[in-house]
Amino acid sequence: MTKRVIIATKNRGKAKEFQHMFAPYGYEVQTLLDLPHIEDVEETGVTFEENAILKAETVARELGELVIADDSGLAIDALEGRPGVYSARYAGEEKSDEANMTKVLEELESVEESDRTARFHCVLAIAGPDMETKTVTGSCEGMILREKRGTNGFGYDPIFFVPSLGKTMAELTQDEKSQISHRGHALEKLGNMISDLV
Ligand SMILES: O=c1nc[nH]c2c1ncn2[C@H]1C[C@H](O)[C@@H](COP(=O)(O)OP(=O)(O)OP(=O)(O)O)O1
Ligand SMILES: [Mg+2]
Repeated sequence: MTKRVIIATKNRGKAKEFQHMFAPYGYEVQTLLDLPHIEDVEETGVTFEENAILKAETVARELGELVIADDSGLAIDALEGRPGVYSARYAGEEKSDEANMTKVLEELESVEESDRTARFHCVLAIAGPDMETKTVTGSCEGMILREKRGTNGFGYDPIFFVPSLGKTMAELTQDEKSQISHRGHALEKLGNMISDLV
């Protein structure tokens, strides 16, 4: 029997990554894209952790089931950690990846190569009936390029260069990205917890 795990996300890029990462373990992933009657949770927190917990607990309460949520984003050193928690809405409420990348590239125009360091952060929260909500974190170091490269992935992937691989996140296969990404690292930590619960 296929086990089901619910991820409280409406982001197609994340949904695809979770489907890919859970498949080898025999889990079928469902997201809020498959459950359109669940309303979007307003992200009122000021940290990734607060927002991940908010999304996981709200949807877990509505469904009466175990739910995982992902809150993630990009922290750029030259921008004092921005866009950070506001990564999805950086260039406006319509949450456009293209507009967000354009805004970042413009803001970094006068910043030289050695100062273009950045990292992705991911907090996963797992919540459900009769359990205490738990969180795990993962991060991934990189540099912001001056132009986009690659067409895989989502979000800020085309401008996020991973020095150890000599490629942007958008030039990696799904397997390669999962091995080094903030999301992949966080999910590794959640691993044992999930097999006990789901
Ligand atoms: O691996 C990644 N590669 C590139 N960009 C990424 C990644 N991971 C997060 N990001 C960016 C996308 C978005 O601008 C923000 C997440 O915002 P975040 O609120 O967590 O997600 P979201 O609103 O798109 O979907 P939802 O809240 O329904 O899960 O960080
Ligand atoms: Mg969001």
